Amino acid sequence: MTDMLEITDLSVSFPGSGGKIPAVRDVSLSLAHGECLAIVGESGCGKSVVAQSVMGLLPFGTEVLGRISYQGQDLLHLAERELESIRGQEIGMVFQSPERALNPVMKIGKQLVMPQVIHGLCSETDAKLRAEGVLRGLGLDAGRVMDAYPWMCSGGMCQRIVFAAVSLLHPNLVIADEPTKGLDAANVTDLEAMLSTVTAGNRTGLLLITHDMDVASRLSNRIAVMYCGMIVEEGETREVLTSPKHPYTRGLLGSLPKNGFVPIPGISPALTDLPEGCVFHPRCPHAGERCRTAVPDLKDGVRCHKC
Ligand SMILES: Nc1ncnc2c1ncn2[C@@H]1O[C@H](COP(=O)(O)OP(=O)(O)OP(=O)(O)O)[C@@H](O)[C@H]1O
Ligand code: NI
Repeated sequence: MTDMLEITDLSVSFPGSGGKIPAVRDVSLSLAHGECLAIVGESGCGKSVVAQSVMGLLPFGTEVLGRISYQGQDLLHLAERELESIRGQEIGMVFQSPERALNPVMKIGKQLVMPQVIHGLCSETDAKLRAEGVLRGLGLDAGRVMDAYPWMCSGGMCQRIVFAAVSLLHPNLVIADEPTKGLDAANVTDLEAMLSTVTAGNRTGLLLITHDMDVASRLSNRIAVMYCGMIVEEGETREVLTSPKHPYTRGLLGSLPKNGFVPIPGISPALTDLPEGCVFHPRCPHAGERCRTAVPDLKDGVRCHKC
């Protein structure tokens, strides 16, 4: 089966007062139907920019190089109108702060019914029945929720409603950017259960962006670890988490509370002042001469001269 989403050599730079800001460099990733790929890494490493590139939501003036192929179409070269019809229906999005994904002055019922009708999925009557069915399936009082405004609902409820809105359109691909951030433990469990239904049936792919390794480990089949805009390691989730190869991945896992809370020495460099050679070398305990001068290729899922 060919991959539904194939990102090849994606580089994204923002214009900055002191020169270009290279937020993403040479990222290649692919995702098949029924698969969940998690992108992990610390704040600012470029995870959301990868997601925004796929959705065509980067600000005007951003330099984007490479190719993003979705079902054989190059998303980077589609007209806005074509992109709009893919976004929402074929590619669904779940973000942190579900409240912001919902229109505060429109009843939830209308927000769940209208997109189905606009995308030509069914009649308004059927759309209402489908929406009520999905809400009930998520454990909500469908009648009350349909008639409510988003601000009348709790954060956990809103996250379910956003999830209902996404799943009602039967997307091929769901992109979830930090969907569990800010939720309490019970709501995280609920949301994980919802997200795990996305890939069931092998129809839909899930691109999960998170800095929570536990969420990534429970939901994803494959994991890509980013550092300073680059993928430093990529592979089967279990393999990467149980035998990490790249020194950064090992450091990241070692810094988790359950693994002893050992911080990686040093700090991430500014994107406008990246080191020569391997971007991790100033913090790497194994760095040698070559690491200081040559950027390693991503080989067998690891971008390191020493692995
Ligand atoms: N519109 C923009 N203009 C300039 N710089 C930007 C813009 N959007 C993102 N960046 C920069 O690009 C880098 C990557 O940002 P991104 O949001 O992808 O990080 P992230 O990995 O998602 O982090 P977090 O976990 O905090 O969400 C950051 O340094 C950020 O400041
Ligand atoms: Ni982000």
